[in-house]
This record gives sequence, C-alpha cells and structure tokens, in this order.
Amino acid sequence: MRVIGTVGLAGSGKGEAAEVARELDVPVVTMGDVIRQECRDRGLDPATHHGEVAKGLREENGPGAIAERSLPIIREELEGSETVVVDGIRSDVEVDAFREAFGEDFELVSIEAPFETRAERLDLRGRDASVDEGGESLEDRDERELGFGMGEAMDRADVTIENTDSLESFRERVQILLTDGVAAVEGES
Ligand SMILES: Nc1ncnc2c1ncn2[C@@H]1O[C@H](COP(=O)(O)OP(=O)(O)OP(=O)(O)O)[C@@H](O)[C@H]1O
Repeated sequence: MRVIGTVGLAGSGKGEAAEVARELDVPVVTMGDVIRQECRDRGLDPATHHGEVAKGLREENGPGAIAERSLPIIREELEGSETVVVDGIRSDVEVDAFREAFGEDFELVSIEAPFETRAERLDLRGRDASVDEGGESLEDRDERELGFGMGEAMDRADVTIENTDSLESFRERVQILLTDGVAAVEGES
C-alpha cells in the first residue's frame, strides 16, 4: 500500500502528475473534489465559491477538515489499488492527518516551479482550455494558499520534483515515482 500526496502552488504541475497517474490506472483522490462536493451540498456553485467554501470548511471544522473528509474515499480506493495519489494537499495540518492515517505508507511529493514559469503555464492553459481561474491573480492565489500553510507542507515533503524542464521530462519523473516510489527519484532533482 502506498499513498502518494502531492503539494505545490498553482501551475506547478499537480494536474499533470495526476494525469500521469490516471494513465497508469492509479486512482487519484483530489482535495478539490472534496471541496466541490461540499459546495454542492451547500447549494453553491463550485466555479465561484470554491475558495470561500474551502476556507469555511477549515474555519468551521478545523484546518484538517478537508483531509479528514478525503480519508474514507482514499481507503475505498486502496481496496482496489496498491497505490493511490492524493492531489492538491494544501497545508501541514493536512500532511499530519495523512501521516497519522497511513504512517510510513504516506509519501509526500512537493512539485515546484518559479512564479514566472507557473504564470506563463497557467496563461497558456487558460487560453488552451478556456479554464476560468475565477478572476483571482496568481499572486493572490499564492498568498491565499501559503496562508493555509502550504509552504510548511512543502517543507515536509519526502521528495521535491523541480518542474522547470520539459513536460516530457516531468511526466517521466512522475511515472518513475509512481511505479518505483519516492526513493527512486530522490537525488534526481
Ligand atoms: N514542464 C512543463 N512544461 C510545459 N508545460 C507544463 C509543464 N508542466 C505543466 N505544464 C502545463 O502547465 C499548466 C499548469 O500545470 P497543471 O495544470 O498541472 O498545474 P496545477 O499545479 O495542477 O495547477 P492548479 O493548482 O492551478 O490546477 C498545464 O497546462 C500543464 O500542462
């Protein structure tokens, strides 16, 4: 059993990593999915209320609320798969929740790229897929997410993947990590 969590700022490559996992038939549990479900439960549109509901959930139920809500989903996926990816961890408190739930079987990967690189990629992604980023600037999103403790979560990672090279090289490293574990990419980046 292996639960691989990813953490990283907007545009760092978490979505691509999740895509590589799906291509390998590794189930991906997204923190965003938990929040979107909560939006629907509250009768709110996830497109416009995602950030607000994420903040509300943490304020009302504690900073580990979203991680806690994802645990049963992850456990269910582990019944059918040796490896599960947890996409989009946002804080050190969430890291603690996963470590407590899965112990040594939880491995945290920090995906990192400089601000300008992320800004360019998100700009291109927006144009390609007409993704609505909700009108929030990357500076504001970084600030909001770092405010949740994302920097501390990144500091706790077992391994960091620098996503500054080609997409192909990034995808290859993610594939190695998913098939051979965190130790296989340690020292590479
Ligand atoms: N190494 C790379 N080279 C070129 N493009 C890349 C690279 N890594 C990611 N991208 C592209 O950059 C965009 C942002 O990456 P991705 O969607 O994976 O980010 P993310 O971390 O999931 O961001 P968000 O949290 O906003 O969803 C995507 O269009 C992705 O295909």
